[in-house]
Amino acid sequence: MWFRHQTACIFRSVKPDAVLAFAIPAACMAVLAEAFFRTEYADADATAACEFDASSNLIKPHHVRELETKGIVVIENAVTATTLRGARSNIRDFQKEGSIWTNTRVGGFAPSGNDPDVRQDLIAWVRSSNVSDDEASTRSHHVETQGSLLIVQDKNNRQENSPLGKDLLYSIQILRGIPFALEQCGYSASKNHRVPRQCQLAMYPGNGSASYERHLDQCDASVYDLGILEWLRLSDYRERAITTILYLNEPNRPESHGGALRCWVARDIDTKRDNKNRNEKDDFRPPFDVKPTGGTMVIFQSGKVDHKVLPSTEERFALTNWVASS
Ligand SMILES: O=C(O)CCC(=O)C(=O)O
Ligand SMILES: [Fe+2]
Repeated sequence: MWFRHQTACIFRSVKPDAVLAFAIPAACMAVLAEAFFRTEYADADATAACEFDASSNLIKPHHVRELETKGIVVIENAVTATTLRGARSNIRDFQKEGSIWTNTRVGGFAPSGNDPDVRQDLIAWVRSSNVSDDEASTRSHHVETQGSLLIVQDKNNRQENSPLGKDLLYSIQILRGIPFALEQCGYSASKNHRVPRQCQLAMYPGNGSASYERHLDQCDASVYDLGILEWLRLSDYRERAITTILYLNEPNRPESHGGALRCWVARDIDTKRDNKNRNEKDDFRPPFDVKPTGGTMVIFQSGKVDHKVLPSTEERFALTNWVASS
């Protein structure tokens, strides 16, 4: 009785403006803390943990020097036609699969969450699992005989265990093995690399209009330009150092199908300056196009190469991994 009376007195004596004076800063701190701690790199791996023989065999010292001095290197036939066919078939299975996102996704893919004026491709996140194969087999209704279970994750972090198949897994592994292979050949343009487990699988539906506007993969805007909240939210983008892309299309994809990656490389590639404040006309070399031929791998310095994806008249698949550096 006494206790109830005391409690009622305390509540009566608390002024609403005092509550607000406490609650508003607390809510702001919570929002900023969420922005600060949210990261795709939380479970990124050290490069050595991603060592993969096919990646190490693919990367030669001249590729690394080209990446350092020109900012970009294009390697054709990084994977075989059989692997590409298999990977596309794995994607089809994944699209057919009844899934928790069926309502929100088009055939297993969803809009990226970026501004739809900037890009109109559809994406899925594919991740190497940290679930063991044994554990996976008890959870999943179909498990590949080779290759571990992958977790597909949408932008709201809803996760779904979905065995995507060995050729898609191989494609992810070869991409994630690249940073270690670069380091083995003495790559020096960035250091302290970390390799995210998740890769972006992007699909352009082939409607002749979906494209991705010119952009830089590394965010170089200052806290003054963005505001503290956005700046904190974009911490992952600031850490991006190397972009690795593998095209999963047919190896003989005709040029007329479009979907080229148009690249503008900064003239001052060898300096520490990032693309911010670069003058579009004078500070970039004339653009060149990379055809999204199946098996072609593109590696570039995320802070030095502006790029855009041209419209594609046929379906176009690209698997991308952004390597972080600190
Ligand atoms: O698909 C491509 O060729 C490039 C994709 C891209 O630029 C991105 O996702 O940031
Ligand atoms: Fe990009």
